[in-house]
Amino acid sequence: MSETAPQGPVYNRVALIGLGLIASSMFWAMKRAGLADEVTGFARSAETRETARRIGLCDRVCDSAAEAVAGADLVVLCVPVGVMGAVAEEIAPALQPGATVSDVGSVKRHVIDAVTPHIPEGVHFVPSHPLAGTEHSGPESGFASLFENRWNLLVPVEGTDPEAVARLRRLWEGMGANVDEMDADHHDLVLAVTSHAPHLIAYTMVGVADDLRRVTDSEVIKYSAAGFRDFTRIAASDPTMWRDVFLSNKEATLEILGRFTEELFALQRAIRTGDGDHLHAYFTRTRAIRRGIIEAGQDTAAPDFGRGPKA
Ligand SMILES: NC(=O)C1=CN([C@@H]2O[C@H](COP(=O)(O)OP(=O)(O)OC[C@H]3O[C@@H](n4cnc5c(N)ncnc54)[C@H](O)[C@@H]3O)[C@@H](O)[C@H]2O)C=CC1
Ligand SMILES: O=C(O)C(=O)Cc1ccc(O)cc1
Repeated sequence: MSETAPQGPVYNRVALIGLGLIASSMFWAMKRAGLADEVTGFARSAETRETARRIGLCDRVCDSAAEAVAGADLVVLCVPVGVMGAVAEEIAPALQPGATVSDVGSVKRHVIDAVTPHIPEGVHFVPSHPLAGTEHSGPESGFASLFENRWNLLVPVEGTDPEAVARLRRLWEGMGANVDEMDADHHDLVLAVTSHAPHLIAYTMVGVADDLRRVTDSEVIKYSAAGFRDFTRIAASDPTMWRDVFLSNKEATLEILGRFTEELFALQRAIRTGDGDHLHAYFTRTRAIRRGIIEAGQDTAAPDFGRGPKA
């Protein structure tokens, strides 16, 4: 937990819209640290709401988004990025003046463009993105320690009330996250390199292995080394969430994939022509990058994937 973790509630009532991995982790983390007096929740499907009630996820699970946000001083949109705009439109009439709306979407420019037009006068919008997650989804996948010692990027647009930003920062720090601020377009490019393109590459690699069914049925599973296992973990991530990420961060992802393909072709050529110097120089450079990350103490390896509220 961060040393600057506040004592006592940061918000009176927090509403979580969309009750999956991130919302449930936020709920357990906020409750554990006493950061909100009451947390309400809403999810689109009756089945998810039922599960949430059964496991005690949220102090009150509501049957409409409007009911969940009524009286909330913080509303967090925890739905796939493709539906953020529609959800913002749905809740807008029920938002109380002075409230803050935030989101946890993996893409920022698209979410800002889709949500901002629906934010009423007197309501603050502070977009955010916790750089923490797992390949699991749904209300039962969350755990209180997910955000500990992980980054959360706040992406406020110019002119946003600094107090609204500072308050949201206190909430995330209270959940154990390290908080930074970033411009939306820069965020989307950085995430295209560090998260979106790598996910697509993992999806592709697992797809290729699956195409070789002869191998998949037996040897791939039996003999898979750590690298391929990591790919299969990432490729098990939620299809709806990732479809939306790629469709809404199109430009940056295509830019990075273009560069990736060029480098891949160069390596492919080096293998075909037997250019060992090229391969060796390339791998030496990438090894130095990894060592630099470790020396800088920035190796945020996968968190402990313990499940449930006590994790
Ligand atoms: N999974 C991860 O590792 C991370 C995800 N994110 C972002 O967080 C957001 C949520 O992701 P997860 O919690 O992983 O997803 P999830 O799939 O676990 O949960 C999403 C929830 O939203 C609900 N939902 C979908 N459409 C809805 C609608 N129109 N109205 C109300 N509820 C709706 C679903 O029923 C589900 O309860 C996404 O925008 C994602 O990009 C951010 C960081 C990490
Ligand atoms: O599970 C993993 O390895 C992740 O990369 C989790 C993740 C997924 C999406 C995000 O926007 C942030 C973090």
